Amino acid sequence: MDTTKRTIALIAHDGKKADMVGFVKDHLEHLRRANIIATGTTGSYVRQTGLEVELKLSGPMGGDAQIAALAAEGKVDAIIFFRDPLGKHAHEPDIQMLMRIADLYNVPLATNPGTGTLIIEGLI
Ligand SMILES: O=C(CO)COP(=O)(O)O
Repeated sequence: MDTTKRTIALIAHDGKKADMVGFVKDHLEHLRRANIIATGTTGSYVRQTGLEVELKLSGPMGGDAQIAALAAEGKVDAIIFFRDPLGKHAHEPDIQMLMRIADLYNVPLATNPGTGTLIIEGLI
């Protein structure tokens, strides 16, 4: 982890992982200049773009909670979280908690590519 760089967290539900990979490809040059962390499965997909990614646990196993904890400690500059509006998740409380922590600590949070682009271009 390079402390001179911004840290961006990437998370995508299963129905949105392809969108996340496409989004990362579209912003690869910007994202290469940041530290990237991700929930486990999202991160392993994103790695296929060649981007270096620090993997946290898979979302249902506590990955969202790990990213929320880092956000609460001031260690995450932005969260890009493509949620599946049609999906149902056993770990919904963790998802809500992550979004609450983002609001509590004023951490920019994008839930779609349009806002994600604005955050990346504004931050990196
Ligand atoms: O479930 C998730 C976010 O709530 C994402 O987790 P994975 O990236 O491990 O699939």
